Amino acid sequence: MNLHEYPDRELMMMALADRIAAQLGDALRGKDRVTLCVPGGTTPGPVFDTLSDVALDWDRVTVFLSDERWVPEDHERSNARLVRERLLRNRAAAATFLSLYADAPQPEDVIDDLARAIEPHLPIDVLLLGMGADMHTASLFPGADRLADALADDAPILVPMRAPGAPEPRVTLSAPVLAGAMHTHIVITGQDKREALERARNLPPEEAPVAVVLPEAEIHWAA
Ligand SMILES: O=C(O)[C@H](O)[C@@H](O)[C@H](O)[C@H](O)COP(=O)(O)O
Repeated sequence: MNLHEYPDRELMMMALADRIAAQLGDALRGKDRVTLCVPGGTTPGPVFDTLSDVALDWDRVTVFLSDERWVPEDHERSNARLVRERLLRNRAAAATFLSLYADAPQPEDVIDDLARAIEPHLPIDVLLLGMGADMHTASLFPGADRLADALADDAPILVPMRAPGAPEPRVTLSAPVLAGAMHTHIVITGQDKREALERARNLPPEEAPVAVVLPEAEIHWAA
């Protein structure tokens, strides 16, 4: 396991933002457009703050989320809202954001259109993920209704997901899309997630979905 341990969270968030920026910069030297995929949730805000001020050709960067909660973008639980408020500002305001939410009652109503918008931007150049203490990543939750579909080798790009631990329907990138990223980082804090990560190493993805990205990922941890 490729684990980076940091003395504190602040240092970790800054070092991780630098690493992501360097990988985006390298990718931008090799092609016209690059893709950055980021998580929502409570952990990545400080990474976004630093990243938003980095000097990069942001107008050649496409940003989308690993997963979205099915709530309007002005909702306090919207991951798009987090990304707009914390990442797509300062220099990074020039990036193109592809939302995984559209104004429809259910994700199933629009999921094909959302996937069609993402497809030209795959594979992901730099992928940042979070992880829950239940070993979910993106919205690949243990016990979720369509987890098996999202883990399949021939899974579609996006899968609607409902899970006991998630208060609203979700849309998530599928396992093959996440596993196909060129560079993958997982950012976690706290002892409970560190222990969950250790457990996930020896469990199948059906029980520990984060296992689908562990072999390739750099893991960043601070207490
Ligand atoms: O919408 C979401 O919740 C995320 O994208 C999700 O996969 C997140 O990364 C983990 O749940 C960790 O969340 P925290 O960082 O809040 O613990």
